[in-house]
Amino acid sequence: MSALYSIAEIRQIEHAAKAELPSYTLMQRAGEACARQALSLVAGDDDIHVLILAGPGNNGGDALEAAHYLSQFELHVAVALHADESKQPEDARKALQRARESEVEFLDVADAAHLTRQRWTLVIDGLFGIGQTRPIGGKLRACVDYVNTLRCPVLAIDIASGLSANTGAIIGGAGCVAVRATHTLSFIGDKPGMHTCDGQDFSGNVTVDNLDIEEKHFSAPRAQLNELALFASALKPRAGNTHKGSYGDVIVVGGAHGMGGAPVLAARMAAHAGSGRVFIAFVDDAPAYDSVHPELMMRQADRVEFGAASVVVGPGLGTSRHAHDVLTRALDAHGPVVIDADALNMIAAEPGLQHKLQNRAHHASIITPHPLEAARLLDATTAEIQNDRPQAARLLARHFKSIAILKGAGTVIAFPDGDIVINTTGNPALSTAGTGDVLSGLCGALLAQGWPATQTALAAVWMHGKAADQLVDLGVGPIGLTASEVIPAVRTLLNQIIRDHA
Ligand SMILES: NC(=O)C1=CN([C@@H]2O[C@H](COP(=O)(O)OP(=O)(O)OC[C@H]3O[C@@H](n4cnc5c(N)ncnc54)[C@H](O)[C@@H]3O)[C@@H](O)[C@H]2O)[C@@H](O)CC1
Ligand SMILES: [K+]
Repeated sequence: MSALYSIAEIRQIEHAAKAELPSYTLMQRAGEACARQALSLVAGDDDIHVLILAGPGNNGGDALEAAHYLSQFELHVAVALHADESKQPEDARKALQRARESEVEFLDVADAAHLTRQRWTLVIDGLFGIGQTRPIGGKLRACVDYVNTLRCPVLAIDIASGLSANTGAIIGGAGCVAVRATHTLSFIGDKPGMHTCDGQDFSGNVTVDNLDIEEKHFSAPRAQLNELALFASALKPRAGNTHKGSYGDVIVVGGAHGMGGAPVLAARMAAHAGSGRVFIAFVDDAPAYDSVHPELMMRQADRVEFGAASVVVGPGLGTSRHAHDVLTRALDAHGPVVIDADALNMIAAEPGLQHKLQNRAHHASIITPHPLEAARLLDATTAEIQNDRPQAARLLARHFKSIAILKGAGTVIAFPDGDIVINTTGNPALSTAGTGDVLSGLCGALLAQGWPATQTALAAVWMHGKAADQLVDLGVGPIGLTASEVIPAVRTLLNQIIRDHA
């Protein structure tokens, strides 16, 4: 399991471990691990110049300790120290002393040209770690801006400075800066902020070193990375003696005037992901059939009984009176419901619909908002949602008693008990119209086939992203991938993982 720990949890683990170890042990381990990774990043280069940025706290201490280790090798180590020595924590002060006694050049940070004189082979970012509390400003900002122009590898210690380890947002928000690392060596445990929002862009390749802290100090995590193992129990080969009734019905509700494509995408995905029968309930006039996929059944929404079918409500639904009435019926239905797009907007606008959703507690409900829809549901701004995506997803799940899939870079799947899973598949090729409809249709299909809601949400998000990754590998995207192309790729992937893992 790939556990993710919040800053508070990391502090607790660190505190417990430190109580049983001689002081300074963890920083020595951290510095040595960092130096080892640095050496592997410059292996093969000659005339190596390593720039180490060391900040005022223990993150800077790790950097200084790394400087000491690296100075024992055939390379030039330069340290830019941004710390008031009288205020350094004890371990960091010790590390500074060791670095001063080593073959390390200390740059004069008062001289504006101290960084630019040299062509750097590698930069190590030890400005701030999990203790950063305010945006990077002043001279340090210029330093970060400079590092971000370099082409060489940039190794962040613990977390890229400027990035929040809890949220993946840049500390201070729009207009503020963070180090754009190519590699991050994170200590004790992995952290949510490296995998959602700006986390992937600024962390680069993430590795975790647990600093040999004993297992007993690690608490049960409330967050983890999504992976196949989390939903493998739901992957089942088909039995021979089955028929279409064995694989459930999906009813996609939507398709107001001018938005008929959205439910068609969801429905096509539902059919390609194995649902026995797929219907589209149009709130406005239904077309006779889908000429590409005539197996889909088109109906007028007011004539459709939901029964125990899996209902996907929202794609292209609009917010008309009629749409509202159909949504009300869908929320009263006894089967699993996936709620997307305009259905979420109507729920956000009306407490009565919110109560209906909250009262569905013993039927599965999955909501799939993007950040703007999440903002409407939580009466917040999109910036506030993006500033703490894990927390926003948790609030959605708890408040609406549903599984919440907060879409975007590093999709967060949250459960009503407060646990979250952050997805690792997917790429910007998915930033195009219709991919959300495909995701909701995929959820609907898995639910219709009897998958539990938890595994459904995890698998749907993982496969949707993975299929897009595979398409990009083939050159189909990231530019110009269409939602329709994701559909057959998901089908291939689902069949493959059932074959390989069921
Ligand atoms: N304490 C320990 O035992 C260990 C600590 N570790 C390292 O220590 C880090 C955490 O250390 P700290 O808690 O000292 O925190 P940091 O080193 O992340 O930074 C805290 C310091 O930065 C200052 N600061 C915060 N934001 C600032 C800003 N925008 N501009 C200027 N100054 C700012 C704070 O006043 C404080 O002095 C971890 O990320 C990790 O790298 C590791 O060595 C593992 C063991
Ligand atoms: K750092």
